[in-house]
Amino acid sequence: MTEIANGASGEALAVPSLEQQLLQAAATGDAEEVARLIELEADVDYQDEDGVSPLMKAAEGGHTAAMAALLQAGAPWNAQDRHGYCAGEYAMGNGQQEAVDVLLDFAVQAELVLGALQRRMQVGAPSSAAANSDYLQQKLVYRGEQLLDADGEAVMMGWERPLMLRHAELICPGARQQQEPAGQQQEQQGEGAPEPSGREEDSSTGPASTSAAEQRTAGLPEASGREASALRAGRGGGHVLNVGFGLGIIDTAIQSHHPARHTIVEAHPDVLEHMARLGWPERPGVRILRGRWQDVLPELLDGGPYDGIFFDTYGEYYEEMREFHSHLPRLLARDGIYSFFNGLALISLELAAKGLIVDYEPLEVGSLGDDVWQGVRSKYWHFETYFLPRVTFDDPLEPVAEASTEGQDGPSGEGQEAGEEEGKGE
Ligand SMILES: C[S@@+](CC[C@H](N)C(=O)[O-])C[C@H]1O[C@@H](n2cnc3c(N)ncnc32)[C@H](O)[C@@H]1O
Repeated sequence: MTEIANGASGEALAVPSLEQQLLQAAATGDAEEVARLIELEADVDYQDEDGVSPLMKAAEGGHTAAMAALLQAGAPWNAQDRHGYCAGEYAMGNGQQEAVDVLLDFAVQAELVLGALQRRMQVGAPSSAAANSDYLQQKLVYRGEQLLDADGEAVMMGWERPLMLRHAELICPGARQQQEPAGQQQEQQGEGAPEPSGREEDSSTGPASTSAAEQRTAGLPEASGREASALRAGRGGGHVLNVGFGLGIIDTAIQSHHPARHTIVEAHPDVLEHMARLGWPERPGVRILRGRWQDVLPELLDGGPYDGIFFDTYGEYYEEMREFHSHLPRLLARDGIYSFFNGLALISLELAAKGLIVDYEPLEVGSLGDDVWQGVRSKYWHFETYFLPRVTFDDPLEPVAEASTEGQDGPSGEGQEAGEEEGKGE
């Protein structure tokens, strides 16, 4: 506020700053006033003492014209208030779906430019499909707890093990049953990476020998009937899907939770060879779909729905991930859980538009020392905390048919829109 003298009384009067006026105009949805204030050079980055921005206020009220004016003027779509909420959450919290869509479109376009730039700079490929095919033709090297591509970029690294163990716990019905009530889980969040649960085995030594319980679960056509319910009562069960084998850390962890069926999609010939050497194809209940997930999609859909799904590929970009998400409503069981390697922030908004909600669980990675990155060309992780996503249907009782139409837009629908790179080593 600026203070000016009141001529009559001599008292000081508070005059709102341009930014405070902008906040007010955005809150009431006065798009003309918003445009006028922007013209007068009001700062569109402004956030009040609580971190609330004009864009958040406009989004909360569903004032899409005011939002458009602010976004065009450069208002950051992903700024957060003091509680960590961004404009998308203001819109969602107030049931303003149109405002969510405006933000989502804007965010995707912004990320698209970024993604395209990075792709050209780092991969030199005209499209991300080409980037993936470039990767798939490279010779890979397994070196201890590292899987490297021909340029020495890390496809997967052992430091991610605690993250993968937790991802597996989250998506496997066998592990979910054993977990504590939600309240207690909340308390544990952020206390560091959880200890491996159940039997652990290393991908370098291959799958462990098959237990009686596992033999009983293996090859079940469906998780149904008396046997399946017995499995669900405490000995694993369910059908779990993992896309991208890499070091096999998550697949090994999934096996430790005794799923009735376990489908793995893997595209790289060297990784498939590695899996064969370790005996994965003979593993009871395990089905390996060889090829890019895009190419084996019909089999993937035929084998579904899945009780748990994990997605973690390499050499792909956000546009591929979005395409995968467009199939999620048909792939994921209504009470299933989906998770993915999380290198992105805007995914919550994208999934919300499909009726899926994302909770993030903080996992402390700590500071990764230089020794972790020795022999790896690019450091692809820079943070001490990993936010592990847990995706479920917002309304599990909603009929499947309605959601399944979402999965049909595929490459010609939203999957065509590009965005930020997917993460590892890219
Ligand atoms: C980062 S690694 C996965 C690591 C795994 N989560 C683990 O725990 O070890 C990515 C894997 O995805 C595979 N991949 C890349 N593109 C793929 C695609 N389009 N379809 C299926 N697999 C793909 C890569 O060959 C690689 O094995």
